[in-house]
This record gives sequence, C-alpha cells and structure tokens, in this order.
Amino acid sequence: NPEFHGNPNFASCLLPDHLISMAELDLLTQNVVCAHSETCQFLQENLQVIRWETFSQSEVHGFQQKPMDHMWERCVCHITNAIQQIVEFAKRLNGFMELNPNDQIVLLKAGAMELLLLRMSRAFNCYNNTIFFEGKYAPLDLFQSLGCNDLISAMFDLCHSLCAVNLSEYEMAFYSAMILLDPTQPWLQEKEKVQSLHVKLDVAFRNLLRRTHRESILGKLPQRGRLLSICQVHMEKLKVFRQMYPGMAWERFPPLYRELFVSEQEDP
Ligand SMILES: O=C(O)[C@H]1CC[C@H](C(=O)N2CC[C@@]3(S(=O)(=O)c4ccc(F)cc4)c4ccc(OCc5c(F)cccc5Cl)cc4CC[C@@H]23)CC1
Repeated sequence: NPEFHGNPNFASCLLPDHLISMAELDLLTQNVVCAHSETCQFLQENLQVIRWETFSQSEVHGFQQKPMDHMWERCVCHITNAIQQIVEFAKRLNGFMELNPNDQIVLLKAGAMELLLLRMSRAFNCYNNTIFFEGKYAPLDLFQSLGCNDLISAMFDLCHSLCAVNLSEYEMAFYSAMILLDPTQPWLQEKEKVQSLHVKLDVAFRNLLRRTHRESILGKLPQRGRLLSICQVHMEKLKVFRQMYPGMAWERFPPLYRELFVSEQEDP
C-alpha cells in the first residue's frame, strides 16, 4: 500500500517508482469520470425515468416470434454500437492513446465485453428484472428466440449483483477504467506502461472511496472471473450460431464485432 506522508494539503503518496501528487490524482479522477459520462449512450437519470415503461405481453410475444438470425443480427448491431462507445471511453482515458497500438487492441479485445456488462447494469431495473432494450424495458423471456437463455440469465444475474452495490457513476467510471487497463492481460508488449496507469487509477479510486466512505464496496464487486465467464459463454454461443448460419458473420455482422469476437481460423 502506498504510504501517505506530509501534511494532508500536500499529501502525496510514495509509490515504488513514481510520486503522484494530490493535484494529479484530482486531474486523473476528472478525466476518468468525464470519459465515462461523455461516452455512455444514455444518461443514468434518463434510464431511471423510463425504467417502468416495460414492453406489453403482445410486444414481448412479437419479439419471441422473430427468427433467431433476425434477433441475433439486432443484438449484434446494438452490441457493436455500445462497443464503439467503449472504444471512445478508452481513447479518452489519459495514457491509453500513448500505449502501443497492439496493446490498445489487446486491452479492448479483452475488456470491451466486460465494460459492456457493467454499463448494462445501468440500464437494468432490478425491481422487475427488466433491461432497457430498443426503447423500453424488456423481461428476460423477450430474448428467448436468441437461443441463449443461459447467457441472458447470467447477464441478468450479474446486473442484479451490480445493482446491489448501487455503484455511482464515479465508481462505475473507475471500475471500468481499471478493468480495461489491466496489466495482467496476456500478450501485452509494454506491460509496465499499463501497470503504471493501473496503479495511478487504483490510488485515485481508493482516494475517492475513502473520501466518500465507500471502501466497503471493494468487497462487494463481482469477481473478475464472473465477468469473464459470461464473456466466454457469449463466445461459445456465437460459435454455435455461426455453425447454424454459416457465412452470416461475414455478410451481416459489423466489422468491429467481427474484429473483436470472430477469429478467422475458426471459420466453419
Ligand atoms: O447507456 C449506455 O451506454 C448503455 C445502454 C445499455 C446498453 C446495453 O445494455 N446493451 C447494448 C447491447 C446489449 S442489448 O441491449 O442488445 C441486450 C441484448 C440481450 C439482452 F439480454 C439484454 C440487452 C447486448 C447485446 C448483445 C449481448 O451479448 C451478446 C449477444 C449477441 F451478440 C448476440 C445474441 C445474443 C447475445 Cl447475448 C450483450 C448485450 C449487453 C449489453 C446490451 C449498454 C450501454
């Protein structure tokens, strides 16, 4: 743990290889919070205001009647748009654009889906178990034609866990940045540069939690493994789907989705 020394006004924390001033911590906090709030598709308050507008039974039935490939194409389109916003979030984080391009892609490939799951919890109504989807709030069974009920229910369960922690936008911003800038990701060429960014984020996040008396949330955040397992199930479902609809990924999926989730050699 970095030890704080000197009087609180000029407190700085002595870390193994660099000194971070309080001023720098404040600037970093502003950068992370702004990057998050500027790149979310919907404002938290707007999602809250409409969270009781749920799809009617007949509308749900309409979605359930849609063919699997049609629903998949719509979800892939939404996830691609949401991931474009996540890429924008990364680009605005201090230091991310200074990483080498390979490492930027490695971090986004590994972290985009996890950040998406965090953002999804902002659009989740944990009182009636519905998620914001195409303008209204949808129950789990609206998605049954996707053929991914276990994946969808795992996502809903994760949203429930995240709602229980009741993360503020500040906390969500830091949690997202720290998941994205994870120095333990394999294949990183300049791990120490990611490590340095991660350490600063960690200090600034703990600083924020201390000031807001929210240190207790650190023990309540879902384990990384839980986020990762949902990402793996998504990849498995995608593989099954592509076997059912060969060639569709190349014809009807957006290039960004393909780049992040479809690896060439697997093409059935
Ligand atoms: O304000 C913001 O920024 C947020 C607004 C809300 C946004 C959001 O929640 N989302 C944007 C895309 C969307 S969704 O809204 O289309 C959605 C889809 C299924 C659900 F049960 C719930 C939501 C989505 C789409 C596909 C997916 O997994 C991969 C996948 C496929 F690819 C194809 C088939 C099946 C699956 Cl499961 C997972 C998610 C989770 C995030 C969801 C996230 C950003």
